[in-house]
Amino acid sequence: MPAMLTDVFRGHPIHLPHSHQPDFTSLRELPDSYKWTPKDDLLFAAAPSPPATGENIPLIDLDHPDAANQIGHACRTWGAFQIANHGVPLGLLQDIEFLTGSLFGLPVQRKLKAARSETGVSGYGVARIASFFNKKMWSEGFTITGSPLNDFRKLWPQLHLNYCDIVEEYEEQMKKLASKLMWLALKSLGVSEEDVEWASLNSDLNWAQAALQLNHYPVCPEPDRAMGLAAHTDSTLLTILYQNNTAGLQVFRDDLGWVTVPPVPGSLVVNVGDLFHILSNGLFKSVLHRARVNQTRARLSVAFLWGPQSDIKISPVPKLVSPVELPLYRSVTWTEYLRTKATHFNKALSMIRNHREE
Ligand SMILES: C=C1C[C@]23C[C@@]1(O)CC[C@H]2[C@@]12CCC[C@@](C)(C(=O)O1)[C@H]2[C@@H]3C(=O)O
Ligand SMILES: O=C(O)CCC(=O)C(=O)O
Ligand SMILES: [Fe+2]
Repeated sequence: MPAMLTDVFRGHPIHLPHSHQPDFTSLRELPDSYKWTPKDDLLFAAAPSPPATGENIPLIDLDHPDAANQIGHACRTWGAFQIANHGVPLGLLQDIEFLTGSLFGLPVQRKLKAARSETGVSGYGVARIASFFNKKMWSEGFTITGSPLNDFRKLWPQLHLNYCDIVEEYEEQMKKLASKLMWLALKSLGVSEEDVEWASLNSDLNWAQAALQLNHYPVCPEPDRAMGLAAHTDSTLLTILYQNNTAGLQVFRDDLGWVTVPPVPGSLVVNVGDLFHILSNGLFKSVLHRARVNQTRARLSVAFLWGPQSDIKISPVPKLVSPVELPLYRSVTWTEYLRTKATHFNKALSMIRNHREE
């Protein structure tokens, strides 16, 4: 039985000040601990130069006959794209948004009953990456790995079973979609299931596992100085993100700076994560992204963070490697990578990069 995602940080505690989680609604002014400057995040103010060109991540129709190539192109240039005609029922997207709003609308004391522990993955609290920054982020999160039953019972003593059903159905749909997207992207590189040993040996998605991250960015008195979720890449193969109708997600491109991803009703955002970057031998970019906040509207997002079972070693696909295209990374399991990321954050990829012998 492979180690589960739930256990990944056992023995790797991260101290996060959950108990100081503020009641955001009561703050009329932005406390100093939430005021970010370029010193707190080197890319904080990275503006496009020349200013905003109007370019944005592509919106891809999954029913389009050329969808695989469009996805491949987006993975190489942006590391992110939006999708329409993805097959996830609109009603389910509405249900997960309702659940997320209802969770974060609970009183702080109730939410803290399901607080994430220092060595745990699941539960309520600030995002794990908070430990790498001096300033606090204007957001709260809830992470689900495995069954949410125990946590949900504490949050909603009456309604927890209905909410568990929604999560189960959502994860089921997301799993199928994530796998479809990965194979479409790989197809654009001439890679099929037979070329990826662990996938061809384990049919029926038995090789996959995931976490669901619910995010809430409350209305903020001084949004220009605050940060919802600091710049990061995801440690996943792929992340599928649902955002409500409030903008806030931004992706970074070296040549464009921060680009806001506009919410398109009914569509989903897809991010290439670090493991897919490794698998593609660096051809696909793992996208640097962050979430900003605003003064008038609260924002909700739901990230489905998808990766392989913990015993599967991810390394560049042999078909993408040759005597001239050497493997850029050594092999790594998701668990090993998450632990490296928990210690080294944005240096994690370079820690597993192969260095060319001169
Ligand atoms: C599987 C995971 C990816 C994640 C760490 C985690 O164990 C569960 C939460 C995930 C999340 C969501 C918010 C952003 C992020 C960087 C974080 O702090 O927690 C990601 C982690 C990741 O992708 O590295
Ligand atoms: O809220 C968003 O748009 C981004 C969330 C995110 O990046 C994450 O949960 O990993
Ligand atoms: Fe993310």
